[in-house]
Amino acid sequence: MSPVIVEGLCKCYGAVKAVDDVSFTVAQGEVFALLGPNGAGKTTTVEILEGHRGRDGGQVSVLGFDPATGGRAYREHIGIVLQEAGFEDEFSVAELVRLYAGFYPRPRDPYEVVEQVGLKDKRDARVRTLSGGQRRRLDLALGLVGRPEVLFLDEPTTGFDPAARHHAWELIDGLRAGGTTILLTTHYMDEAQHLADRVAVLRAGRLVAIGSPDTLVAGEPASVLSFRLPDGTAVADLPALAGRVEAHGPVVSVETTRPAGDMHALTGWALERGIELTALTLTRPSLEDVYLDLVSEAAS
Ligand SMILES: Nc1ncnc2c1ncn2[C@@H]1O[C@H](COP(=O)(O)OP(=O)(O)OP(=O)(O)O)[C@@H](O)[C@H]1O
Repeated sequence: MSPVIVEGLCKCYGAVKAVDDVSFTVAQGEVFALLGPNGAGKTTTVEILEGHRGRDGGQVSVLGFDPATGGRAYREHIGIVLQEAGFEDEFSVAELVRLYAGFYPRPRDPYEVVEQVGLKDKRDARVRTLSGGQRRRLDLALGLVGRPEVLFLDEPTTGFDPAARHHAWELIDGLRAGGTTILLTTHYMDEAQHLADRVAVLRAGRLVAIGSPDTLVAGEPASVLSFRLPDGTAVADLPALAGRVEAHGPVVSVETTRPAGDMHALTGWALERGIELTALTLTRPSLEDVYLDLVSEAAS
């Protein structure tokens, strides 16, 4: 049985349908990312799964528990990393991680966890003296220390510097390899592309797409050919191309569903004239392109 099953989930705040008939499952050891613009319903969905919020309709099962009624027995099996956890500021990092470890029946070694999140040098520092990114790492340590079977990560790397973000990705990859099921929310499409086995895109409470990042990108037909217009030539001099040609100053981009043919026509044209096409690139759409299309399509 899938560790996370969500069926027809609904939650309203007055007239606002924050979550509107959302269904998905997350498989054992899968990293599943919930994406969507501000206010799309991601946090509400995750908080219902964590047992922190009630629902108005639908079925939810996490590790066989209904989070609404699972209580302490349920919470011992999950780990939660919230966007803004409030801590006791006067504790040291090591004290707080040890304290949290005490809440769980089979905790991980607090010292190892502190080291794993890159806070070894700060283990004796008071929480109030940590930087924003260091606090987020502490959040992560507190989510991990109970050896969770399902880990919820709400925007886990917001505020991280690039090196810390890559370090966190490695950590999450390692947890997945160890069989932890992970449900995360993020606004970083590169993070979703890197980490997630599957993503679900929410907009205004509704699920508008679900699948692996590669599958979602594969559904996007056009590639983009881009190059710098050679000196002394104009867009009108270019050969006939199947794609849509647009010039942004000297940079030309061609959105095309026939990249091989258009590339051939362009390079043949340049070779015949003995000119170079500098900055020539061919790119597939990224998850970010697909995401932006999805949320704007759904808006219209
Ligand atoms: N406690 C609340 N009372 C009333 N409305 C709420 C409450 N919590 C959330 N909402 C509304 O529900 C909708 C979904 O909010 P939610 O926080 O789940 O979005 P989100 O996708 O997590 O957004 P963000 O990316 O900004 O974190 C929004 O319209 C929000 O204003």
